[in-house]
Amino acid sequence: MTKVTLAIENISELITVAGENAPRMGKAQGEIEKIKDGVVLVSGDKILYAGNKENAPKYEKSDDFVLIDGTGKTVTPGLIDSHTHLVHGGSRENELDMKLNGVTYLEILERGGGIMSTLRQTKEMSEDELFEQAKKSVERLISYGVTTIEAKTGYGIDDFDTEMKQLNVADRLGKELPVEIVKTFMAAHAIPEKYKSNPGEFIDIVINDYLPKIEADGRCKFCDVFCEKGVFNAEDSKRLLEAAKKHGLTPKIHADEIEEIGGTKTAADVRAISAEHLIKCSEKGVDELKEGGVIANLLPGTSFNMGDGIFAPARLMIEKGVPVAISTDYNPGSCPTENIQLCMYLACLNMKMTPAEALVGVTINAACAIDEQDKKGSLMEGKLADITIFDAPNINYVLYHFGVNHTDKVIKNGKAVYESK
Ligand SMILES: N=CN[C@@H](CCC(=O)O)C(=O)O
Ligand SMILES: [Zn+2]
Repeated sequence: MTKVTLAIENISELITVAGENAPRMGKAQGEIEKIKDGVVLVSGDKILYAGNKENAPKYEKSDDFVLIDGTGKTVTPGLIDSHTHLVHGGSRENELDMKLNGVTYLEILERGGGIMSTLRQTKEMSEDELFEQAKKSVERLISYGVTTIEAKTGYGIDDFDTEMKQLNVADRLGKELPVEIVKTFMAAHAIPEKYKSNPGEFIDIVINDYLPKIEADGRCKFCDVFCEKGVFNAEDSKRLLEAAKKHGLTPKIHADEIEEIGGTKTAADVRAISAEHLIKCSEKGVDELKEGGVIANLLPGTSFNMGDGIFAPARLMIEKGVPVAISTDYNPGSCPTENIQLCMYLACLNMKMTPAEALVGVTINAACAIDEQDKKGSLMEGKLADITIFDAPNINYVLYHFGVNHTDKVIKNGKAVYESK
């Protein structure tokens, strides 16, 4: 008999998100079973059983067996933050006054602030300093219930050494902290000064010089691009993402964040795994995502922090059968927060998603957005034992009582890695 190393019993609300290892779309995005008096059994780093008490198998305990009482608790798959700009230097609180005075995100960028300011700060910091800064964010993300983080480069752009520095830090974070970091190459995050009048020339450099190096390096799984007015157009974004595929990277795209300039069509054309932001996505854009089988990775914390009250059309996406993932977009500019529970609540409040849809957005759909669905995103036999335990009787309570951290414990690969004080 397989020995159980960890058991969670008497769970008030267990949400396994069990089902196919595929994106949930349409009605299925919100159809999750809520089990009362649930049980989760773990053996080593894998789930042995997650379900109701009646069907739970009798088990033998390992010598180091741990029992957790789930009374009054909600238990879900470990949350997955599938879009962050985790590794960066410094911060940008100096932009708050400008923003409050009506200076827009793109205007700040045009003035040499915004992403350009983080580029300078990231270049100046050593790998160790960047590690110490990002470590705090990872610890915060874990405390909010996150067990896997996608992290993008993109604060080096034409300074390839800084891109690599970000990658090294992301890699080290995954090795030294109890979290998995999935890496995305995003040198095409802003136009370098010397290519201002010809961004396509920079894209050529990324294609011909950087992508072969990134492929040889082997640590990035995805390639992303900021397809936006004043940044990279749809044509250059498409060229880059097509080339990235030839180098073994799966395409992702920041699209329709500020203006709709054809990012969703590009996403569909290149068969991107996900398109990010989509704040200004039109009905045509939603149709393109659907046709292309693209996951909409929505970032409501960013909309909230932009302060203009405009959010991605999540309801239309769900109605039209586009799977929706939710992420923090944690970065020093447009969304400086690691609070994924707040982002889930904003998805409910401002995009009219149900708590169940939001939970699917940070579990199985987020796992699909980073191609980790075979091992993560639901609590099912054989999957990794990545589990979040909330000190709340049900998931609706977690979101309703907003702005505070409800995490009680986080289990990563079968081991408790966070416990609230
Ligand atoms: N919009 C592009 N990139 C980030 C913001 C990066 C920054 O402002 O530093 C985003 O996804 O929101
Ligand atoms: Zn982003």
